[in-house]
Amino acid sequence: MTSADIDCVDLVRIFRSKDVEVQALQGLTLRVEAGDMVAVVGASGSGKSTLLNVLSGLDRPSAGRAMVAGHDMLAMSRAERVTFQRSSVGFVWQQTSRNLLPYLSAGENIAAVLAIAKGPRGTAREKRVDELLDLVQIGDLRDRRPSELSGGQQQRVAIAVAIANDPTVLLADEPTGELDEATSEEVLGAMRRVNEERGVTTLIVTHDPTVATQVRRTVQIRDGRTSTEVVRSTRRDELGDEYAVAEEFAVLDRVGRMQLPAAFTEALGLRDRVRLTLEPDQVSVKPGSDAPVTTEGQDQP
Ligand SMILES: Nc1ncnc2c1ncn2[C@@H]1O[C@H](COP(=O)(O)OP(=O)(O)OP(=O)(O)O)[C@@H](O)[C@H]1O
Repeated sequence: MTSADIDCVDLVRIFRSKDVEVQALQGLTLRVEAGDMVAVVGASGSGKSTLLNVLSGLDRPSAGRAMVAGHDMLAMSRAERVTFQRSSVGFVWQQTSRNLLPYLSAGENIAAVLAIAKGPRGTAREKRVDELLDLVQIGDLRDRRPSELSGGQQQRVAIAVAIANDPTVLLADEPTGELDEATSEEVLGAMRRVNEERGVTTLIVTHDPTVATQVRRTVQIRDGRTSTEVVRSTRRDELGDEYAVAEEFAVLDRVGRMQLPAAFTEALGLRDRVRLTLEPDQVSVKPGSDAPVTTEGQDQP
């Protein structure tokens, strides 16, 4: 097994207010290998933002294990958190305005990050700014301020800013949320290039179905847990021609829990309890008895 840059095991995040308790993450397990690019998708309220906040060090989980770029997100001190956010992880947010300083040009935004991190100076810094802008294919827009750039161009500058310090991990929250389909593809293309050419481990949280089809691995979150995964690969047929394959898997966690897709439970009317049978090469799941489920001691009608 290769080393993982993101490794979450049984991750729990509970939000408590005076009389309500919300379990935003309910034992989530997720492993992203070094250099991989993964999309995390899920319905509103499934826990995507909570996960991203934990992975970026903005929020602390209630229990479980979360390692990002070798840092333990539960045990991290305040000082380590600052170093982690400055050098191990880069962010791209949905709101283009949150990613860039409006009064600086594209090039100056990148240079500012290098200056804060005490990175290269003088001509070496200028060269690095050019390299980063070329990598996201907007080398000609170096002197433009964010207000003089389209949404997609701003997001590409944001990617360059996010990776300026050579982070191990790049986290993106709906990076294409405010963009049309064609522009989204350009931004994703820039993220893929960064992932392939720099080997930055990339995790994108998104609602956008086009993102899901453009990465090798898509992980679905349901009710605060990873429920299914789609893995895309290319294979060759007997004539040697390549074809794309997308396989969907259910995620089985360390203690053997998995979620059945809603379409399956609905199709067979599965609820409350089911019959599991171990067959030689598979496990079957069948509806339980038709009799209503009662608990000992409960009043019978
Ligand atoms: N600070 C908080 N206090 C209380 N509950 C919270 C807090 N943050 C999130 N939640 C709850 O946790 C659950 C997961 O929320 P989260 O924002 O992670 O979902 P999401 O998948 O990112 O949704 P969306 O796609 O709408 O942004 C929701 O029920 C939400 O109401």
